[in-house]
Amino acid sequence: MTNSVFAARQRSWSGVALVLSGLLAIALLIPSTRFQAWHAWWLHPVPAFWILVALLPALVLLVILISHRYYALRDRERLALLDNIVDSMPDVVFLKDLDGVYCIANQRARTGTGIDPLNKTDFELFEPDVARRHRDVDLETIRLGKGHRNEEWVSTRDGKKLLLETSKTPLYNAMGRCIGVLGVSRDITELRKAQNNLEHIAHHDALTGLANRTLLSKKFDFALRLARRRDEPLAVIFFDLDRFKDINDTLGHDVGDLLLQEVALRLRRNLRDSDLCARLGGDEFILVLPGSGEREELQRKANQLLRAVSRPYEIKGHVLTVFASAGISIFPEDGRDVETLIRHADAALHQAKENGRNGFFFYERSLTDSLYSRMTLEQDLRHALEQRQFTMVYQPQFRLGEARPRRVEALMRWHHPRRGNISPLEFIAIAETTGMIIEIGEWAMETACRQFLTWRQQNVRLDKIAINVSAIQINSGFADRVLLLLKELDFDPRSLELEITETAMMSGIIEVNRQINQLRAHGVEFSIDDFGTGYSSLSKIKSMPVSLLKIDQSFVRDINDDINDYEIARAVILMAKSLGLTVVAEGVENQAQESTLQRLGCDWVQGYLYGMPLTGEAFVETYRQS
Ligand SMILES: Nc1nc2c(ncn2[C@@H]2O[C@H](COP(=O)(O)O[C@H]3[C@@H](O)[C@H](n4cnc5c(=O)[nH]c(N)nc54)O[C@@H]3COP(=O)(O)O)[C@@H](O)[C@H]2O)c(=O)[nH]1
Repeated sequence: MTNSVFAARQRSWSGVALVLSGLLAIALLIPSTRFQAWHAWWLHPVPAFWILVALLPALVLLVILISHRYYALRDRERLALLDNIVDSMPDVVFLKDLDGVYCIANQRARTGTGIDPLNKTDFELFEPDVARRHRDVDLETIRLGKGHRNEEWVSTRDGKKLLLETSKTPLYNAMGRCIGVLGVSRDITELRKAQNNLEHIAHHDALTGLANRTLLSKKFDFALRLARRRDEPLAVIFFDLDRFKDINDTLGHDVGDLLLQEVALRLRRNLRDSDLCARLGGDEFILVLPGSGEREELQRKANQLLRAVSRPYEIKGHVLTVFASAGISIFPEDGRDVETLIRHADAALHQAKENGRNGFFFYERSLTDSLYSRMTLEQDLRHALEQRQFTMVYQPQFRLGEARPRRVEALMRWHHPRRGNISPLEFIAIAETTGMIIEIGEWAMETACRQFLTWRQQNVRLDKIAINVSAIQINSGFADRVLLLLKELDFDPRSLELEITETAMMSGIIEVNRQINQLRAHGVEFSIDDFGTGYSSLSKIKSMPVSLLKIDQSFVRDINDDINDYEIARAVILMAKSLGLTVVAEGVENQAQESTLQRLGCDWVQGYLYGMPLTGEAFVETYRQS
């Protein structure tokens, strides 16, 4: 870049002025020398005055010349400095004149694209359409007299693609006349990559690459507005893996993570490009299907997704099969905003899980009505223990044919101050999901054991007391806590039986088995409650660390009317006996059921036919030995 034209002009004007003043001095000297001898001319006042007059402009001009020279040198230095500064800028800096010719271009502009643009126009540097665009922007900048900023991808000579951010401003001379366009272009390729990366991280789930909650709500909101405008339906599927926690607990989080990635892939493959698929966290996925509202079509889609997810996975040498459940809500009938539609799909998902998992359920109004009551119940449950609203009742178990009970099952009751008695089926499930079961379960165990010891003193002789234990109570430390309690109460562990459900027993969680075996080593007996409802194959019984099976009352109820129930009860009794296990049939209500069970070889019974659950005091009154 150079600006020496101005300095050269100044220099030549100063030279002209010096020559002219010299000539003027000579012209004035010649006439004066006519009157004086040459050696005394300067003593004469008139010629000396004229000589001085003649030399004065020359002196003035000399001063001007020196000062111009000084300023020119200073300007040149400044320009050189400016050149250096502009050249060392990492951005491309250029000046194009009104004809679009590059008259200034810094080092970066000359080397950055591999072509020196000086004295060239864009039409000599770029493809015609690109050059036209640049020229149009320049002309527009000049016409409007204000800056312009744009971003553009350009190709370099070596084939690299660069994203340039260019700012252009009209440049004016001292007279206020526009002399061209000053431009600064910055390479923002890496910056944009970093921005895009950040944007991606902020909007996507790091594990699966699916949209996260933030992106979901943005896109879902947009899809919903579109559906509203077009008067089209839209479906939301809340998708959740069944018992994913067990996989994490038993095989580790590495396997769990890989499984989630594979599940995400399968879900995405079974959706249209226009569908949304997001992971909310854990094993929860939300799918949004714009344009879908037909139940039959959605049923097909849900089945397709469930089938895809339930195909076996091969992960780190493990062959895994997981199932999933789905809840579906539809716009507009089930909700008109994102939040409601997701909440309702979630409620439907819970229902699908309660219906036995590996299935789907469409949202119904009654689901959220019951959800509301569940929420208030959850709050009340938090205070129930401290406000002593729980009690225990006891139901006898008999060896068939005997009149005196040998065993007893402890069952919890909750008397709600406003809602009356609430079934354990309802509150135990809430206590389990909220984790409150741990505290409540410990209270139940202590109360039941104390009652058993009190009965002993009151002459009620029983071999064992059975207490229900939820799977999540059996965490690390469970066995130690139980043993400590028994020690504190001076309770013989051999008088204690713990009932856990088949699904908990079959969870395969190593910790559960460890805790059970620790307690069994001290003489505590374990039984499987509700056997037959957990779909485990009968052959698995022998691997379970139990000595007693309770046939679920749902099989006993119709044992004489439903051949399937009869066959299941028969097979369970046969198998259990061959393994040396005791079998207890629960829910026996009539003689016909008892006869069938007896014929099938069932030894033990429990049910209304023999005795209702009673309070501790009522139990003493009924079963005290004389
Ligand atoms: N984790 C814990 N679970 C508990 C505890 N207390 C109870 N429960 C579980 O709640 C479920 C429902 O229990 P409940 O309403 O008490 O019902 C039991 C009996 O009252 C009932 N029963 C008994 N005989 C009959 C009968 O002849 N007919 C009939 N319709 N019902 C009958 O069956 C239930 C027996 O329970 P179980 O043997 O455990 O299955 C239940 O699953 C309890 O386990 C607790 O403290 N902790």
